[in-house]
Amino acid sequence: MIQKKVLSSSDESSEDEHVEELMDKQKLVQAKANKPTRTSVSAEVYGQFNKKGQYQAKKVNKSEDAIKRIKQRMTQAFMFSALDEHELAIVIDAMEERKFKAGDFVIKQGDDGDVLYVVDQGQLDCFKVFKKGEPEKHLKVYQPGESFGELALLYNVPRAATIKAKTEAICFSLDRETFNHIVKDAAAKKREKYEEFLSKVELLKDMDPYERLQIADALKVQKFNKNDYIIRQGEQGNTFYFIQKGDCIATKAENGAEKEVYSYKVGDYFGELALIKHEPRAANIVAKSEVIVVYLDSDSFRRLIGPVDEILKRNMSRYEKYLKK
Ligand SMILES: Nc1ncnc2c1ncn2[C@@H]1O[C@@H]2COP(=O)(O)O[C@H]2[C@H]1O
Repeated sequence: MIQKKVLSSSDESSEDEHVEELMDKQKLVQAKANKPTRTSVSAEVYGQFNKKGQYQAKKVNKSEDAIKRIKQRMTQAFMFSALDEHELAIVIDAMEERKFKAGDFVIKQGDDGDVLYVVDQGQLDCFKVFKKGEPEKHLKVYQPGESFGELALLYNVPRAATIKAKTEAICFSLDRETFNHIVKDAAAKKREKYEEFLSKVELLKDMDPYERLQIADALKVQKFNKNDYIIRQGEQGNTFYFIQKGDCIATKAENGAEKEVYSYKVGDYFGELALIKHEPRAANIVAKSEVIVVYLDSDSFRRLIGPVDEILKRNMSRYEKYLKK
């Protein structure tokens, strides 16, 4: 059985390939929290660490200052966006402050993982070996307010990348037990719910599937009725939208009347201009049917949309003839 091989193999290459296999996009989509599929092999292996039994809330002693900093970071880390106040309080109690020196390994690819981290201070590098024998690739630098180490906890798989402190760093760690009881279900459901939708959004189709999952963590949802204004021309803009259901049009005020200038369907996006150009909303966006949008606030937009920034800017030309008016 494959899972036996994972546990007992001393052959590093098969283990690396296994990690690789688990991180395959298909597997990520299939990996359902608490519901191991036939293909998420290691869910059975690691499941024993992950059972939901009685939960004894954990309180890690820390200074008032540390609690204040955790609270602030929790509002920035997307992973916790679905939690209510009571759940947040439990997570804050359980968090532990961890200090690292530049060069310290926080996570090593292939290891078992038992905690998730939220960066408070400093920077950490993320590296990943994609194929056995190939050199590791530098993927990103983690900054304060970002979290990492969630995959091992969400999908019961070995660590999928290596995280090394680039500077002196302080992180807050959250144990697997608290994560399982308070964070996991909501976070896994949200990723599962939006992964497929986001993979079909034209703008994001070439984005790394892992980065798309971060967008899923950060999304918020809103419903509109036919003829509702989702955006009003001239207002300040702080949100970027994708249409999950329904149709919308863009209209612009012209000689006292409103003229339709653009139309949008499921999977399309709008609201990017105000965020990119730091200008008031350039048009109205009106729902033409019942509409469901998912949206990112400006901070999430800036942190997550970077990889498609060039496409967004290129696509801005679609509005050119209207913007000149
Ligand atoms: N492209 C990527 N693939 C996998 N993990 C990544 C990637 N980029 C960042 N990471 C983070 O690196 C972490 C390593 O530990 P985990 O696998 O638990 O969770 C992983 C993610 O939080």
